[in-house]
Amino acid sequence: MTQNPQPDPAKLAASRAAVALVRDGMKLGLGTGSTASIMVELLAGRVRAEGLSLRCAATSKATAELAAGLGLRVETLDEIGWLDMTIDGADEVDPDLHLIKGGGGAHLREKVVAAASDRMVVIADPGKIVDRLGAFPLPVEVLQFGFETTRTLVRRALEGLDLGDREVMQRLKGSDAWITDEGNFILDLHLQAIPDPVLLARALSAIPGVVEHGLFLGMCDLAIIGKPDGDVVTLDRSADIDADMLAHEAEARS
Ligand SMILES: O=C(CO)[C@H](O)[C@H](O)COP(=O)(O)O
Repeated sequence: MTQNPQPDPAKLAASRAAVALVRDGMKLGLGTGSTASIMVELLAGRVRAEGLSLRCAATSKATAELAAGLGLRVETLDEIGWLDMTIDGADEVDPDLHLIKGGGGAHLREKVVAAASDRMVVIADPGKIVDRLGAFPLPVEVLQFGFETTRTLVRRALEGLDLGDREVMQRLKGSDAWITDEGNFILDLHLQAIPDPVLLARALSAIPGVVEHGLFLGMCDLAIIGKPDGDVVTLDRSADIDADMLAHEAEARS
């Protein structure tokens, strides 16, 4: 089962470098999206060629299906427990390795899996690198119950952060509501720029109908950016960790 007959060379380069980090016996989180799919295919190739013994938890039904179809051992996160490493894509990566994720609508499971991992490795093409998060619409997974109420509360939260004139769109699939793997809806926040991601993350997390937002702050340890010529650039958070920001994010998530 091959989904990427002619993969994007930058995504392929990043995926190849990330798969090279995998060691026999590892427990791995598998991300979602086009880059993560390339990575899963390369990983399955390594397992076949080298007979690696891996246990994998997928971040979406689509990835679970792809990985299992390629012969990887896919189990639930609870069956595996703690993971050594998660490899996932991203929609935006800033210089502090803060991310926007959820373009594929899987950020809820992606965040749970990343949080259960010793290390989160992001694989991306150069188009994902930004100076400041927010040009990509921020996905927010919300309960179907009270959806319009939650949308109003999200708008009010944005007003409180002087972002009140921004669009808060329900994500659609054709003319139907987009339904996540967990059965929820998605709001896409067209913010243009996010002046303070920590404040926004905290405000969104405090809204009862919000299940999870796509800001991944202080979670990514290593970003591997593939280049079209097949080379990669790596950005390593451990070299320059912003302790204040991490404390804020931990507080926001508690
Ligand atoms: O967060 C995600 C899915 O929820 C993806 O990792 C993100 O959208 C990047 O996808 P792609 O590799 O296709 O550009």
